[in-house]
Amino acid sequence: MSNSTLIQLTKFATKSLYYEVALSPKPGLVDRFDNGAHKDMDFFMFIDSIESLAPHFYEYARLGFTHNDDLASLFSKLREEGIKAEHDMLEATYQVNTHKGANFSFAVLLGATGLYLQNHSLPFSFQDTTNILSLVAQMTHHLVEQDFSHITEKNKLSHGEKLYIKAGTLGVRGEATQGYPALSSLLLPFFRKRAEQESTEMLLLRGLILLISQIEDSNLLHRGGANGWQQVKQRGVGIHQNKLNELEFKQNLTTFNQELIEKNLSPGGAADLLSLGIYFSFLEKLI
Ligand SMILES: CC(C)(COP(=O)(O)OP(=O)(O)OC[C@H]1O[C@@H](n2cnc3c(N)ncnc32)[C@H](O)[C@@H]1O)[C@@H](O)C(=O)NCCC(=O)NCCS
Ligand SMILES: Nc1ncnc2c1ncn2[C@@H]1O[C@H](COP(=O)(O)OP(=O)(O)OP(=O)(O)O)[C@@H](O)[C@H]1O
Repeated sequence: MSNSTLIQLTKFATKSLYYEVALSPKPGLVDRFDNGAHKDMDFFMFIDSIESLAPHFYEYARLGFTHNDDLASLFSKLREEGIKAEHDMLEATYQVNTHKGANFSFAVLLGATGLYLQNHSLPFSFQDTTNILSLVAQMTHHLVEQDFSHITEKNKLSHGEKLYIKAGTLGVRGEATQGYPALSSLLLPFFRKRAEQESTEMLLLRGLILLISQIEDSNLLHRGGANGWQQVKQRGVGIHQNKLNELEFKQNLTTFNQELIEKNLSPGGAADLLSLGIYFSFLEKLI
């Protein structure tokens, strides 16, 4: 793989974050029209955040591509770079968490993609994507144990750590250790089936609602508890199953957005997973 392929991977990852935030209307999330249920961030802050992460995305891919040791040591290198990235992101956003989950996931996915491209080439087939996700599962199999075994001794806990103590919720770490089943079994099969029939905008909006209707979103859990999460999920199921045309679908999203603003709920986990799905859609040339 040449430097131009590393640049291409970086572009795919940054573009996927731009696509996600530009997509409108979205329920509870920041988009071009409004800030959803977020009072501390807006569309322009997401642009600043994405630009602060881009050089680190290149580094994640490079670390994978130049790695010649075991997967555990690749994960350590990616996390070290990930901490620097998170720091730069927080500096760019005046300490607002715009892309913490997405940064973590892109670290492991770009690292795994770089490693895989030592012996393979673009574009990807369905099987290449499956192989990358399996590498991520192997790379992170120790993550839950490593991150959660000593949390009761910590003074300041993150939302994810609090949810783990309260209910055993694994959040983004659970997705990673299982090789992102929300992508392999849910979003990507949907994209592969529907990509040719839908505009990019409709495909991605429908994909977001599909995710909301099924995943365990730790952002909804920490803001709304199990009840809030279940209510949003059921609303997602209703919209997903209604076979709505484009206009009806967008009208439903606008109403859903108003409801989530009133309840102060935001499906940030689903938004992150959508970005990751967009990244693989570029690699597989689906969009
Ligand atoms: C693992 C991370 C994301 C921290 O998680 P934390 O416990 O703070 O938060 P939490 O579990 O709530 O999730 C964080 C984000 O993941 C996303 N998310 C939530 N649910 C899901 C889900 N089901 N699937 C995917 N993403 C999700 C959301 O955007 C959320 O904001 C990461 O920041 C981290 O590793 N932090 C430790 C410091 C570090 O090593 N940083 C460098 C990262 S490589
Ligand atoms: N378009 C988007 N709009 C809003 N959030 C998004 C969007 N895309 C992804 N997210 C994710 O949602 C998360 C923000 O959610 P939230 O504001 O609940 O987190 P927090 O800052 O950790 O918690 P809180 O503000 O409730 O204390 C970010 O980590 C981000 O990755």
